[in-house]
Amino acid sequence: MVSKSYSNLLDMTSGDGFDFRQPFKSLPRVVTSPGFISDPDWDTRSDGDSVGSASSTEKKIIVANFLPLNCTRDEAGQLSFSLDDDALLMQLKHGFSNETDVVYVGSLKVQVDPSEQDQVAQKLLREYRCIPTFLPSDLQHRLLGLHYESKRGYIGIEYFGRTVSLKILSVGVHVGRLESVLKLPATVSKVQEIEQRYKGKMLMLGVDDMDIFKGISLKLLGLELLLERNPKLREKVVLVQIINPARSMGKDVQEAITETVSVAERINRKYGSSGYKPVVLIDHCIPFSEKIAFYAASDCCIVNAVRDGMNLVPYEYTVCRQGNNEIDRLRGLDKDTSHTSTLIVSEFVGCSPSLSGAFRVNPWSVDDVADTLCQATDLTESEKQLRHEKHYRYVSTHDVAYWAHSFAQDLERACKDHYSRRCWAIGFGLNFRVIALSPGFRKLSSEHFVSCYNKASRRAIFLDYDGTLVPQSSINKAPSAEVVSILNTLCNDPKNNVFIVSGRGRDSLDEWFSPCEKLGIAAEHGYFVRWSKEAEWESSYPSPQREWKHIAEPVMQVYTETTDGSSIEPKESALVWHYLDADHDFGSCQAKELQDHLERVLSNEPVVVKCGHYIVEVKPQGVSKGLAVDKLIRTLVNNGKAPDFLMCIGNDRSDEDMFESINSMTSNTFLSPTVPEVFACSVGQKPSKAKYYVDDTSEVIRLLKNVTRISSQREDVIHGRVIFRDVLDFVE
Ligand SMILES: O=P(O)(O)OC[C@H]1O[C@H](O[C@H]2O[C@H](CO)[C@@H](O)[C@H](O)[C@H]2O)[C@H](O)[C@@H](O)[C@@H]1O
Repeated sequence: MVSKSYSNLLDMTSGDGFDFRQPFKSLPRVVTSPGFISDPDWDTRSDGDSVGSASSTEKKIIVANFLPLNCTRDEAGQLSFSLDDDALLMQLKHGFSNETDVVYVGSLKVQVDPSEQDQVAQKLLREYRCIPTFLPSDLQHRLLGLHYESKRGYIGIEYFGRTVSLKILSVGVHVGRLESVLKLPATVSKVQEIEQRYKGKMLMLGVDDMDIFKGISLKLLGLELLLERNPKLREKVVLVQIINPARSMGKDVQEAITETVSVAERINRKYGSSGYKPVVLIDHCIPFSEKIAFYAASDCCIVNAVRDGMNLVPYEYTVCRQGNNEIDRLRGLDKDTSHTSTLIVSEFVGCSPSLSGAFRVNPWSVDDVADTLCQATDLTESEKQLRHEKHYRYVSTHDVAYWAHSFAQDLERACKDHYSRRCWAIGFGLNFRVIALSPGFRKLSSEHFVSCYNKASRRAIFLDYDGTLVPQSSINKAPSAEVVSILNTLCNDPKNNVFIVSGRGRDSLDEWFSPCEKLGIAAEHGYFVRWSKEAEWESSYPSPQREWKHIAEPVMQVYTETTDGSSIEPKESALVWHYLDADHDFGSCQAKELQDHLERVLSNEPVVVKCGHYIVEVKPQGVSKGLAVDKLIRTLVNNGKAPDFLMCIGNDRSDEDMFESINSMTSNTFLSPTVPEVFACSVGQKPSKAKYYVDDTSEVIRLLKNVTRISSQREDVIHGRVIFRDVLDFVE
C-alpha cells in the first residue's frame, strides 16, 4: 500500500528533517546527487542551495524487518505505540556518533487498515523517528527475484544502475546496558536469592520466546532422557525455562505450549520429589533485572532452537556470568577469581559459529541433547573457566557498537560511487524507481555522429540484433527490408566493416541476412563468426560439449513445467530458458531460482549462467560479445585495417560486454598510434557502460540511415555516378 510515508523517503535524503507543517511537496523528477534536490519547487535558499545541503547532521537510515516499537490495539481498536528498548535496532545507534540522526524504516507487528496508514505513519515519524512500511505479506519475503551477485563477502544487487550491497553481518549485545542492570541492587539480591534457592544443584537455564521453532519441548525431552539414564543426577539438576510471551497465537503455538507444559509435568512427576522439581517453567512476564539475575546465577545455558536467527541469549548469558565485584563479594570470591560459564547451543542458531567453546547439539536428536547435557554436568572448573574466558573475550569486543561501526564502514564503501552518479526519478506509486546514471552518459547527437563518421577513414561497426535493429516487441523477428537495405549500403562502403553481434543462432541470422553479402556475423555471442556471406563460419572455441546439457536441460524442464508460457530454446553452444510469454513477475522470480539452481548443479562444468531479456541462458565459459568484438578488432588491426571509428549499439545485458570492450580500445596499445573515435551506444536511457544512448530501435535506424548518405555517395563516386545535387546535400 502506498502511503505518504513513501514519498517522505525522498525527504530522508535531505537534511531538513520531516516537517509536517510544510505542505506536501511535489515529487522531484531529477535528483542530481544524494541529499540535493534540484527541483526549483523545493525549498531553496536565496543563494540557490537546497535546505538539505546546509545541514551538517549525519543521518543514518536503518531499514529492518520490524520497527523497534511495541504496538498494541485495545478493545476499542485504538493503536498505541512505545519504543522497544530491548530491540537491538535501538541499541545499534550506540555505534554511531551522538550527533547522528537515526531514522528507522520497517514493518509493524500489527495490521493497520489502509485508511489509518497515513495518520499512523505521520505519528510514528514525529514521535519515534520511525517510518512504517505497510507491505503486502507476499512482498515481505527482503530478494524479489532480483539479479544479485556475490562480491567478496557481500551480495551486490544491481538495481537500476545502483549497486545495493547486502551483507550478512553478525550482531552483538549492548554490554554496558547488561552490566548496568546487573549492578542494580534488585538484580544483585535476586542473584543471591536464586543461588540460595538452588544451592548444591546444577542450575541450567533456557530463555526462549514461545514459538514452534525454539525446540523447548525437545530440550525437555533431552532432560528427561538425561535423568532416566543417569539416576545420580536426579535431585542434582534443575532446568529453569523462562518462556517469553508468544508473539503470535496460532493453533501451532497453542499446541507447542500445551506440549511443553505436559512434558514438564511428566518429568516433575517422574523425577521430582517434595523439595525438588527438575523443571521450573516461568511462563509469565518477569522484569528484565530478574532475567539478568537468572543468567548470572545459572551454571549452564541451553538454546535448542530448530530454526532461528542470530539468538543473543548465549551472549547475554556470557556477559552476565562475568558478573561484577558486588556479586563476587556476596559469593565470597576475591576479585581475581576466574568466572565460569557453560553453553549448549543448537547448530541451527545464528550465533553458534562464533561460540567456539560451546557444546553444539542437533536439537532434533533427543539422544544428542541428553548426552550433551550429561557432558556439561561433568566439566572441571578450569575447563568451564577457559570456555567462559574465550566467549567473554569475543562477546565483549564484538558488541552492538562494534557491529554498528563495521556496518557504517560497509555503508560508506557501498555509497562511494553514488555521489558521482546522476539519479533520475521515474514512474509513480509502486512503480516509482530511482535510476542512477554515470555522469557522462548522454544522448547521442546525430550531428556529432555523422560528422565523425564522415571524417573517419576506416570504420568498425558492431550491431546487436534483438532490441536494436528489431523491436523486442515485434512478432516478426526477421529484419525489415529497410534494415537490410541500410546494412547493405553500409557494408558496400569499403571504409566499413559491419558486424551483427547477436546471441541468436547462426541458422536464423544466416537466413535473415542472406541478401547482405558483405555483412559479418557473430552468432551465439561470438561462438561462431563469419566475415562475409561467402566466408566459412569460424569458431575459436572447442566443439560444443554435450555433457553439461544433460544436466541443465532436465532442470530447465522442471521450471518449464511449472511456469506456464515458458519454453526452452536449444542452441548449438548454449541452452536458453524463455519466459517472455509467461507471467512476467512470476517468470522473473522463477528465472532467479532457475539461475541459482543451474549455477549449483553446473558448478563443475565449463559454463556460465546468465540472465537476459526474459531469458536465462547457459553458455560456455569465455564466450561473450565483448570477447567477440575484441577478437574482430584485433584481426582488423593485424590485417593492417586498424579502425579510427568504432561504433557499437545494443540494448541488453550481454551488450554491456561489448561496450566495455570497445571503451577500452582508446587506451589499448595494440591500436596505437590510431586512437579511434568510440561510439558505445545503449538503446534506451538506462544504467549502462555505454557513453551514449538513443531512445529506441527506430532512432537506431534513423541514425544509421543518416550515415548511409555518406556511404552511398562514396559508392556513387566509385561508380562514377556523382551528381551536383548530392554534393550540395552533403555540404548542407
Ligand atoms: O543478442 P541479441 O540479438 O539481442 O539476442 C539475444 C537473444 O535473442 C532471442 O531472444 C529474444 O527474443 C525472444 C523472441 O524471439 C524473446 O522471447 C526473448 O525474451 C529475447 O531475449 C534468442 O531467442 C536468444 O537465444 C538470444 O540470446
